[in-house]
Amino acid sequence: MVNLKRDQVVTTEWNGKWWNARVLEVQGSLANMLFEATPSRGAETEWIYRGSTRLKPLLDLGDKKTAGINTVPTPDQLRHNLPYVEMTKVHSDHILPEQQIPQPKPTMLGRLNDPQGSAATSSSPYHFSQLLQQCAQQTTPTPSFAKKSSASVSGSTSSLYESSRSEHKKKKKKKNKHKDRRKERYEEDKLFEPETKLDLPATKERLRYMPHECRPICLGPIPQVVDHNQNPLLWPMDLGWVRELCKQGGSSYKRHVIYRTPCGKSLYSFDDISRYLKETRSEVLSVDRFTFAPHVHISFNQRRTRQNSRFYYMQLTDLSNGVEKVPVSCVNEYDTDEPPPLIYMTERQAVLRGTKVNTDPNFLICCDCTDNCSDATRCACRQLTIKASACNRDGKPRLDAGYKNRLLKDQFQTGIYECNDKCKCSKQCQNKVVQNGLSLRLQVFKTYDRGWGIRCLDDIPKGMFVCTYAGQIWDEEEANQKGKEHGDEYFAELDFIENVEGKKEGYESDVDPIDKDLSDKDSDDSNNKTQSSSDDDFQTAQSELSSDDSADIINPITDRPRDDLKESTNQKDQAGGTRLVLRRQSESTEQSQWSVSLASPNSKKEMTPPRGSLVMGSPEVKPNGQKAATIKYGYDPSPSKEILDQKQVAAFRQRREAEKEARAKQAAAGSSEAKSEDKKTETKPAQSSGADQGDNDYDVEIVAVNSASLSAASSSSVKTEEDEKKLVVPMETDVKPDSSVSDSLRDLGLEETGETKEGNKTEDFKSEEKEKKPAKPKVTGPRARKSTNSRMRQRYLGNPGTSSEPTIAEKKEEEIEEKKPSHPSTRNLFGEEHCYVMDAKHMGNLGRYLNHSCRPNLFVQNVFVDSHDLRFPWVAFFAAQFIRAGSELNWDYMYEVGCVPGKEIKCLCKNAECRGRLL
Ligand SMILES: C[S@@+](CC[C@H](N)C(=O)[O-])C[C@H]1O[C@@H](n2cnc3c(N)ncnc32)[C@H](O)[C@@H]1O
Repeated sequence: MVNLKRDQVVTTEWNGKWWNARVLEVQGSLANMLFEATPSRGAETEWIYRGSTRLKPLLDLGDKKTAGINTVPTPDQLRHNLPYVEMTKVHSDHILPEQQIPQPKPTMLGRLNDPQGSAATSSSPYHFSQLLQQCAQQTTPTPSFAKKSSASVSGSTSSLYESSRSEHKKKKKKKNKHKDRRKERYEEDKLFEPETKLDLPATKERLRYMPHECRPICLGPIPQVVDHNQNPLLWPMDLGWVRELCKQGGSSYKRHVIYRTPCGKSLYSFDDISRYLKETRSEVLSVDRFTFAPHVHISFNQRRTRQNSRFYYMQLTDLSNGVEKVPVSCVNEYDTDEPPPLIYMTERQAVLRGTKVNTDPNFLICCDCTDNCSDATRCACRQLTIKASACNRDGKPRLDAGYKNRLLKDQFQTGIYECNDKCKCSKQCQNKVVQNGLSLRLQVFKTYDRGWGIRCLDDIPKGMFVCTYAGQIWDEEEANQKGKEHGDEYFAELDFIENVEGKKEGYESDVDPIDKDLSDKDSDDSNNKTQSSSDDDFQTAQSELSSDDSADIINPITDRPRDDLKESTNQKDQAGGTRLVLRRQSESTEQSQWSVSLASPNSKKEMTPPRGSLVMGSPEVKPNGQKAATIKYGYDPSPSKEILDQKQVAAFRQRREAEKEARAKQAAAGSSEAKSEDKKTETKPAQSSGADQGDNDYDVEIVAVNSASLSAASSSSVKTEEDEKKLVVPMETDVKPDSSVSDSLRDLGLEETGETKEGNKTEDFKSEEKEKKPAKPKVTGPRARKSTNSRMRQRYLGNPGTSSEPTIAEKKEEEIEEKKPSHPSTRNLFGEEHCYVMDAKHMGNLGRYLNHSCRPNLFVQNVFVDSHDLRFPWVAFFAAQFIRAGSELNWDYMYEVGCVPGKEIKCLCKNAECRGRLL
């Protein structure tokens, strides 16, 4: 490059003629040149690349170079502040043989700019493309001087650029450092070496950019077809682009990447790229086919080393049998074994036994963006991601939530909502990533000690989508059964809901105040509802997630903005919270009654929650001495245990125990019918677990609320005030039309207190209810599960306990118990207690081969693609860091160490930070 300083005068080509131009400013590799005014035109300025042959010193260097003259500045040049050519380290990642490179001769300038001459005087795209072709025909190469690779191995050209000895030393030192680091890498990590080590000096001359408006024709004559068998980051190169790695001279050692478009334009950022792709309406390329990370090598050669001249006993070209767009090769260098048979599928199996994943696009929120969803503030789908991100500890939405240039730099536990088929955006949409499927070249390989694993064949930039984890979805019962049949090592839990709730748990947040009228309206809605479907449930939960500020959210059912929620949002700021209050009316344990009402803490006016809001509970002691269990709305984690007086809790428990005993006696003495009922209950651990849990936890914990039960509550034996009749909570969940006060209170975790009963009448009703309820699946025992969301949920707790110390399993139990949310889960709204499990044992994709590491290079991300049902996100993996080609890919299984009694798996991740045990 030409070393330029401000106010220097440099002979520069402009419009086909040489001018004395003044340097106005220098920024990085660019210089702003002022072409002084002439009688025929005014003064003009132009930013010029300092490595351009339009600068005379660089052009002159061509002759000097061939004559073997070095480029060290002469004392004269230094003394008189004259421009000189400095050494720059530039190489192209995509190197063409020199003969193929279109090289316009310097003399061509005159010709091209001859005013009387050819079409070249025009800068219209059409003529420009002709010009490109003309240039391409000039096969006599003119050496390039500005873009030599610093990694040049030999040749006279490279020596020309050795400007100082210290530079050389530095280079050597760095090389050694890299060498040492490489030695430390794993076996698999050494598979490939960047091709740049073998590169010849970059010689490709950048196409001269003639100012023009970019259009589709700028993509050039090359057919827009790409080879899926190669690194996707090489696609632009196949289509006539050039990626240049520029290194600034001096001690700064700063490298940056420039992309040259087929029409010669230089692009310096993702914004430039997306603008260009939009202008040229490129259908093949998207922003994720580019990387500006200078350390990412996009072309690799297999190293001719012993390490790399591996012999494979078994080699398959495509494990997916053509199901994936990119073939997934598979190799075994230890024996002739092939991976066990697998029905390969790229998407999770959405058909379940009891229910069905709703993938009807009509139930998806969609956007009408025409800008490839680059503006997050206007894209309804990206807004979903942003709004969901508010379900965190501070309750504030993260405006940067979601993809940026199709990369995901960090995990968002609150999920990513991608655009879908109903959206107006195109294939190039920035919010469509996981649904595009596999694009990287990955290889399944046999590891030394952990069965099969996956490695990448190309460098992966940080944040890039890698692959998904697909499999069959089982409910709790099925999962336990399948686990027994064929093991649980390919189980991954769909625990999105639990993780989001767990994240928020224990942190107080604002509570939405809800308009009373609105709540009435909602209550009516909910009363009209007699049955809920899975679809309704997921819509409910969806709106719950965003009920905080859902002004822009379109109700997928009505297709109109959720004004009601908007209203509630506004009110939030004014009032500060609306609570559903369970209030015991009397201090006496014997006579105390619980009423259910809604109250705003500020106004003390009882209110109704918004339709579909999430219910969470926390007890509260009212100033008048009344005890109250409050149900808050939104992801509200009120720490109930702190609020409720311990004495009250103890008394409450005692009472409850007494009640239980009495009931047990009654049951023993009861009729045979009653006995059979009791037996039924015994065989339904899931059903009884609520009560059992209640024993462990505070009795006022709320499990679930449904409108019918609460309506009943307001009109039956529970002592209510007039305004409390409005307390219908419109949850679109399993509605039990015949439920009673006792039922509602049982749902609220209070069913056995007796305060709500009116003697045997309630008891009888309860046994009737038991009959009506379907048997819940029996939970058969612990198994190994991988969490698919939380980052560090599980830690190794040490060696199995000694005689005095609790065992790992016990500790774990305690820990889990402690962590238990003090309110019901959104999952309860679906009438379910357990998360679904994805099993990739017999059906699935390559995600099943990802091994565990305590310091993983991938992170897992829940993404909503074909359904916004919170229970069924897609499980996707993204690069948590820059990953060098050849590295094994892994994620943190986050197994609960010690959760499977008697089962212990030592972790073999070989990482310095290894926790020791996998399970
Ligand atoms: C989902 S599979 C991973 C693919 C597996 N290696 C295969 O051959 O199919 C999970 C199983 O791989 C093994 N595994 C994965 N990572 C491991 C690690 N870091 N240490 C020990 N075993 C590991 C364990 O046997 C685990 O149950």
